[in-house]
Amino acid sequence: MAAQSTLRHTPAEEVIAALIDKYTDLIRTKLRSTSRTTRLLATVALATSIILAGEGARRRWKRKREEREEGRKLVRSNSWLHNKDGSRTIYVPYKARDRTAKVVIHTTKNLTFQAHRRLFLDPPKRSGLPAGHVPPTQTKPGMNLAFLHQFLSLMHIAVPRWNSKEAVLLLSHGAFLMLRTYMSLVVARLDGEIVRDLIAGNGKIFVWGLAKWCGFGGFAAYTNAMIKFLERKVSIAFRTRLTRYIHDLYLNDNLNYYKLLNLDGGLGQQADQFITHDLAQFCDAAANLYSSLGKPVVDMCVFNYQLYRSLGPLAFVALLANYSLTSRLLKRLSPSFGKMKAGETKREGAFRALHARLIANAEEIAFYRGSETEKGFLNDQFESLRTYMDRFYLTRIRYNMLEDFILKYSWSAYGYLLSSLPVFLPTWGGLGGLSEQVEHTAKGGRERSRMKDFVTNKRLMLSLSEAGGRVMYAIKDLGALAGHTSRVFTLIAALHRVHAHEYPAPKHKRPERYSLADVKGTRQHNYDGVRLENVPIVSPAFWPKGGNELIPMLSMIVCRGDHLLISGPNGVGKSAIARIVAGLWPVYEGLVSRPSSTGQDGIMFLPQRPYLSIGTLRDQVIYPDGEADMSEKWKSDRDLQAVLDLARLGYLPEREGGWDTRKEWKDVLSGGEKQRMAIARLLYHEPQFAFIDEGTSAVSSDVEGLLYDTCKERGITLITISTRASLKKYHKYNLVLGLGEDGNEWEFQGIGTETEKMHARRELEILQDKLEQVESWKARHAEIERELAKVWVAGGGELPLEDAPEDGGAAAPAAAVEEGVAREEDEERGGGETEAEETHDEADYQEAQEEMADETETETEEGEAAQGSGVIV
Ligand SMILES: Nc1ncnc2c1ncn2[C@@H]1O[C@H](COP(=O)(O)OP(=O)(O)OP(=O)(O)O)[C@@H](O)[C@H]1O
Repeated sequence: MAAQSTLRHTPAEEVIAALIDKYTDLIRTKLRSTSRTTRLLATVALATSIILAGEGARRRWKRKREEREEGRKLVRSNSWLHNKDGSRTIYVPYKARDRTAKVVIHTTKNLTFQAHRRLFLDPPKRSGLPAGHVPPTQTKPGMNLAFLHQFLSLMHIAVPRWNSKEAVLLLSHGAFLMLRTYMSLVVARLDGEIVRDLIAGNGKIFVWGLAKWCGFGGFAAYTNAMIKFLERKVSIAFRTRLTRYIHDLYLNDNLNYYKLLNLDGGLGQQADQFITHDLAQFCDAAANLYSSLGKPVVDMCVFNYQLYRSLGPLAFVALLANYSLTSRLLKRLSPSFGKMKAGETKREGAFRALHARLIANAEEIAFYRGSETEKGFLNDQFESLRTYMDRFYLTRIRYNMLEDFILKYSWSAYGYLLSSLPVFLPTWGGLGGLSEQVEHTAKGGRERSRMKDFVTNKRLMLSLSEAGGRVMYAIKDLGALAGHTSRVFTLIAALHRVHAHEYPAPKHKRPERYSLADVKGTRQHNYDGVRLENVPIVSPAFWPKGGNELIPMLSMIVCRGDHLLISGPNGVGKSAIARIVAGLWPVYEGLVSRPSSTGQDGIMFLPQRPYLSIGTLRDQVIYPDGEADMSEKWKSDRDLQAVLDLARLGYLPEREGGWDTRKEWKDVLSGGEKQRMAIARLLYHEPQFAFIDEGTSAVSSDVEGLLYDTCKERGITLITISTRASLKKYHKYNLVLGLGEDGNEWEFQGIGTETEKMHARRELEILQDKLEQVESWKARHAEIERELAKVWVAGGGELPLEDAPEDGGAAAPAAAVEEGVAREEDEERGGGETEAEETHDEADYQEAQEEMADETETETEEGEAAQGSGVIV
């Protein structure tokens, strides 16, 4: 007998009817045997539970309504709720405009990061991944042990527990995949039976077969839809888990988002591409792999077993030999898809990053009319992407042709050959061969049986070839997955490295001075002031290179009320001090002390480039607080208005249409307004100390003074970074950088102290001495000119002395003198200077004259200023 259907069970309706009858009888018997009191009590209990359930439903509905209301409010104000366990509850717009969905986001614990660090920074030697290296240069993305390690490490994050949501989704997905395999088997048999009944002319059974076919078809369609749905769900669940993990590692108090770009450099400037695009691709590929590889592998086992039963061991061995041969051939001819995919993604990222740059700097580029240059950059980058993709797809098409031919056509031919085994070699043909040897009593019975077996086997063979093809295609997908896995692994490894500050010293040689592997300084928080003790100011370089020393050692203390101005030329390291105190740059040596918190009662930093966040006008003033934080601090819109008034921006709410207006604020506010907004933020937060880095450079000087006075009145100790000496008057001390021959020396001066007064007095005396000499210089100047005029006249015609202008700065004699000198020089050199050179000399002379006049003027002004200034003298 050929492969028989094993699906014939007791009809389902009969089983269900028997169950219903059994339990109805049981309940009826029980009820009959109970007393009246029991029945009464049961009725009361039932009524009470109905009432309680109703009340519960009402309360639930009310709670839901309140929650919805709160959700709408929080969405409007860009805010969220902090829960006691450290998680956050956020509301996101959902479906209709006024509906929100509540999401609770748990922050990943530091302990979890510590546990995972080993996987990413200290991979097993067997995997071939070098420890601590990002990106792992020594391993190409491909199907190797490194890929296995990377994939399992990521899965460790994506599926954290066996009872997690992701695990349940994977299990359900797996169950549906198995169900589809089972359905394929059933359909194959049903196909054979229908053909057999058709040939036998058995109408009734044929129609019943068709009905069963339709029933199974409906169920199979549902199964297929569920498989696709669950695959997407798995992908989204992986992405959610990994994105939250990465965000927790990327955006935390350790400022990893800054350090990754400015100190580590392991990912270049493309962290956004890694987090958005690469991660999504990885999750899609990983979720798809489960159905594109897991399912066909199961299919192949099941179908192979079925074919082994129907066609015998010979066919089975032949099938196995075929797989082995094909997979070896394809593997050998297959290009490195993983590496190619990773390369493509990298180029895509670079292209996108250039576009993002263009958008971010549109105004500056437009002013410079830099569109041609920018277009050049963009076109170059796109060309690099295009040529790479061309090459990639060309390689792919060759491989696809080969793969298609082998998997579709040669396998089908091979399948026909194997299906014929029971007919031509019955002794080797398994159950099919046995059926060939059995005597068939009915007329045409042998043919019908052959037909049924052939159709069933052919269908199985087709399904098998399809499954085998999918496995082979999946090997290609696996290559692409290896590329995505490598990118996501690199991202998380780099983040772990920055988070743990794990920079091993290079082997067999000492690390460079000021390398990230050699950070020895100490940071002290909770200090009531800002203190630097023997701290070198170093601009960092990407590991393992050493940083650039700007100032060898700096020591200073700023206590409450000691307003400090940090001044000096450009690029000398003024902002660098703020970066070190804020924790952006490392303290290579020495001690840095600062208040612990950032914001209220702590320290605040106003960066050189004012930052305006997305959100409402209110959000701009209270940044980085949200509206919920603002309510916690008992601040209202009226307080914000007062703050804006103090920052001379009181007109903004009315001009912009209220506090809830949302705009691209960086484009709406002028340069000075942006700086004043930063001061408004400072006044809102009212910290004890504030670093203001060129925070008023675009503000008019009258308003600047008012802003400084207001901040000081509010008790904020200001540490201003500026090149403008005019800001001295608002400070008590001045840290002057860029002194000395190399420009790396500094001086800490008190403003208005005895020493400074003495210093200024000495300077004044020098200037006065110089001023007294001005008259004698003027006389000497006139004398020299007269002498020079004589020299000219001696060389050419007579120039009457009275023709020379008396003001001492006359252009004509000067030109004449110059001409005479030039002629003399010409003669000495044998002539040969061009007209252009002569003009140049003339310009030089005039410049020198102007400089002399300027110098005299400046000296006079400085002397007057020094005399008039109430601060210095
Ligand atoms: N992220 C960075 N990585 C490496 N070097 C940097 C970085 N940022 C700045 N530098 C370098 O550090 C040096 C000091 O920079 P800093 O911003 O402190 O200058 P500054 O004194 O504030 O100048 P300015 O008056 O122009 O603002 C400069 O030479 C600069 O090129």
